[in-house]
Amino acid sequence: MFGAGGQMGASVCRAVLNDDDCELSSALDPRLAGIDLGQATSILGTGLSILGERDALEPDKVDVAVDFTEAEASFENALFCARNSIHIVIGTTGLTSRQIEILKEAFSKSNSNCLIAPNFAIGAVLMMRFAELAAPLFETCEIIEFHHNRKADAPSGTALVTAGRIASAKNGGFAQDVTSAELDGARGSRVDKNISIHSVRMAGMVAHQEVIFGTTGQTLSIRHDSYDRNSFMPGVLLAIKAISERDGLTIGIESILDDYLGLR
Ligand SMILES: NC(=O)C1=CN([C@@H]2O[C@H](COP(=O)(O)OP(=O)(O)OC[C@H]3O[C@@H](n4cnc5c(N)ncnc54)[C@H](OP(=O)(O)O)[C@@H]3O)[C@@H](O)[C@H]2O)C=CC1
Ligand SMILES: O=C(O)C1=N[C@H](C(=O)O)C[C@H](O)C1
Repeated sequence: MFGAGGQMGASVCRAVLNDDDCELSSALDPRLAGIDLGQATSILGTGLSILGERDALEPDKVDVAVDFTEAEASFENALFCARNSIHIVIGTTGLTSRQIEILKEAFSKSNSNCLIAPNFAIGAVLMMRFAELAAPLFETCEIIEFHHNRKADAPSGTALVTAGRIASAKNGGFAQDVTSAELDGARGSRVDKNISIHSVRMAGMVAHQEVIFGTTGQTLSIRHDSYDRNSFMPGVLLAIKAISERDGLTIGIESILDDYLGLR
């Protein structure tokens, strides 16, 4: 587990330890190096000490790495995994398209595979799919995402991917709802095809997103709320178990859900 002491990393450690088909072999988090995993995550009795460096890992003892760190670390961790034939499931957001291209190339040549997903919650996956379905039928579109105030990136990875998918599903573009005067930033950030994204960061939030479509006399709001980081765990566990069968680089968990749940 890369980022074992983080909010997501600790939840993933717990989920893996509670899953009969998985074993937690190593936990990494540089700032917590040498500390007992239980001290950092309240998961008692694992007998694992947190490692500070990738090079302390024993590649032969790791089938799948999971990364919830930050973008630059996650990119380097993935390249390490490609070199050492370790499959990797990445939930970290903020990787650039160039970095993703490089990982695609690296994993096309590696014995191991990589999955990158901006959101492992089933409801968020469905929100993105429903938004794609609605896109061609409406004139305007705005995305509002709400997150806890410790989040490093804005907009969220989920909002960026949602906007990209909505834009691909929309011929031409959305109309621009013009105002005659506006305060800088008040209308959010405009991305592709006139879709606006607004990012709220607030204590009390976990991860929430609303996609709003408008047309004459009506709006459609598609909203997803993660109230708890456990919402991501079934998707993460599914990805851990499926990654060895997914050659090269996979983006999102949709194709895995297709196989397991027959979603499309
Ligand atoms: N795909 C999904 O479904 C989800 C994705 N996320 C994404 O996951 C990422 C992490 O989120 P969150 O857990 O809230 O963040 P946190 O800041 O709580 O956790 C990140 C952890 O990674 C550690 N870290 C930094 N660099 C390294 C490294 N090189 N090796 C190992 N550990 C490292 C950090 O240590 P330190 O504090 O010392 O820097 C920290 O403990 C974010 O990008 C977020 O957007 C979050 C939720 C769901
Ligand atoms: O940082 C978070 O918390 C989350 N990050 C991901 C994102 O950027 O989309 C997924 C989810 O929204 C939680």
